[in-house]
Amino acid sequence: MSTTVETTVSRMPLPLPTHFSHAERSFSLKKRHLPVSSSSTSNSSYSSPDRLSHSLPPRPPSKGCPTLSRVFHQHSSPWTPLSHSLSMSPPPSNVYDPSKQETYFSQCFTNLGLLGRGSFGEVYKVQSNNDGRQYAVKRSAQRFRGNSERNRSVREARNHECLCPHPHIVDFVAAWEECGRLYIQTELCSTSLLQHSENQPPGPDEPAAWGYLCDLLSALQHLHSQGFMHLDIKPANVLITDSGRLKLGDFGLLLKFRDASATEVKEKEDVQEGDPRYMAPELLRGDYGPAADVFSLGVSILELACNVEVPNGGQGWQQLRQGRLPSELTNGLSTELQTVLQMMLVPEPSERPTVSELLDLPSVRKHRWKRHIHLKAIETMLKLASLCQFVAYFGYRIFSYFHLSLLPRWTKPVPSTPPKDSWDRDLTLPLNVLHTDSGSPEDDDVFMQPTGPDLSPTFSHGIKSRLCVESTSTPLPGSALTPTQSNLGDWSSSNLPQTPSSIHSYGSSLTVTPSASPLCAKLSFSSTNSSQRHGRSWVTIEEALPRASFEPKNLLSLFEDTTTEEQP
Ligand SMILES: Nc1ncnc2c1ncn2[C@@H]1O[C@H](COP(=O)(O)OP(=O)(O)OP(=O)(O)O)[C@@H](O)[C@H]1O
Repeated sequence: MSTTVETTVSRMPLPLPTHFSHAERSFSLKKRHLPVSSSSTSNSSYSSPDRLSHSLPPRPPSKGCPTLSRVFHQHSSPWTPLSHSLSMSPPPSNVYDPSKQETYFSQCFTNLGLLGRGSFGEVYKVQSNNDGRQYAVKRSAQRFRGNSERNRSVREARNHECLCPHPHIVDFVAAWEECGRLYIQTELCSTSLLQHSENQPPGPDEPAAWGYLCDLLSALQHLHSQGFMHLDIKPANVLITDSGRLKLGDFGLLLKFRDASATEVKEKEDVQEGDPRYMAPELLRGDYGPAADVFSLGVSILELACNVEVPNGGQGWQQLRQGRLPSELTNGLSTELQTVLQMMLVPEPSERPTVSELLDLPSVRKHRWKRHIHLKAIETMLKLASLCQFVAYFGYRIFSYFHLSLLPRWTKPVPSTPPKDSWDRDLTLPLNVLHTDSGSPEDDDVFMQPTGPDLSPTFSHGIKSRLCVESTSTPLPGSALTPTQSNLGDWSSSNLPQTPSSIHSYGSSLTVTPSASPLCAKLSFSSTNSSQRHGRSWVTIEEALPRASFEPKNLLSLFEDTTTEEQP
């Protein structure tokens, strides 16, 4: 009798998530990112209503009245470490001095630019002033408006920290709270899997999907073996490294199995639901378990393999939760992959294979082995490439040192173009300071959004090869330098990669002489850090003007300058 009732109930259509009543009703082609244009990568894509967690409306313009957190200061302490890593080994006092007015972020990092935005906050590429390495720092978008909001944010950091490191999990570094905002420092990746897949050509891509499946099954095996379930598996929460290795991130909904009974979960007021497009059907009944991750991974792989967007409601959503794969899409996939997907999308969680069972399937084992070899080969090549760069750079420095110091004094040295790698080095540094700190305790200026074209990690490549860099101390006559001005709009518009004659940005990043030639445009950069070191609020260009009007008669003096600079 009871079996009959259960069967009837399980066949009833699942309730639809009501808050998505206007959502798409079926599978649709993936929305592609338009080529990155002037304003940041994010803005255009975030305004699309179809992109749920990935796409948020832009933040409303500031109204006249101050936010609650400005009226009620909730945290007297300006900087509170939230991770054990930071409490146990805080940065040395020469890096972070709490008595200074600048924020912890300003003192410890150089902001290299915005990587992306999510519903929780903004993610920045930074360089640590402590160890010189690059990281990603996620900052909550809003100051906390209460304890529950704060607890929710802090949980993500704590959850992440308690996971043991794994090659397919984003490495946690540190977390802290400052001025009512949460900061999470993690390893730097290249982009998210969602963004990566949106940039792929249309059409199914089964080989890539097998690779994704293998990486994410490894990540889930690690999580589940430690007693955790992720509960928000989706391409937007997966990051991809330069070598193409996938790393699972965003542990805001991470839950221990033992905390997962329906009553306990409901009792936790602040437990959020994951993205309904990828949500397992049993979660709507409050049945939380690791099988939910298997289902969400199945939906994600289906989406990635067929290169479509999965529905967030309607018939398509219901059918997927009844174990019916859209044959018009999956027909193009191999039987092997179809079988695995079918198993992962079984509606009943108890009938779904566990991650370990999936990893034991012959088809998965075969692809996992291939994937392992592929990743190792790429990672080895990348390491070799960076080793070669390193050796070439030092080789050049040593060669130029001996070459110049051994030359007889009377020999006129042959003028040489500055080494390309020195351009790279020098220009990467200034681009690192696109957002410099204001020293304000509120820290907002550090994160000011330039209206620049592409602040992605690869942005600097666009201009590196054209400019030579120098920082000097004499203001440029006629260039109307304003130490406080930090608008990057001029240079960040489309003409930056061309002749940088109109680049002017002071107090924060870079200055280029007017009408400087591409060959010897003098670009100088400053940040608060560098300006403090130099004892001034901006750095400008010496000798730029003579070089701007480049004439044969002063060519010799230019070479002499170069030689003098090169002499040890
Ligand atoms: N470690 C990282 N390395 C490189 N890029 C990152 C990193 N972390 C995040 N990003 C970029 O920032 C974007 C937003 O990050 P993330 O998704 O973590 O924010 P979020 O607020 O938690 O988003 P949501 O809650 O909507 O999932 C990502 O899509 C990705 O492009």
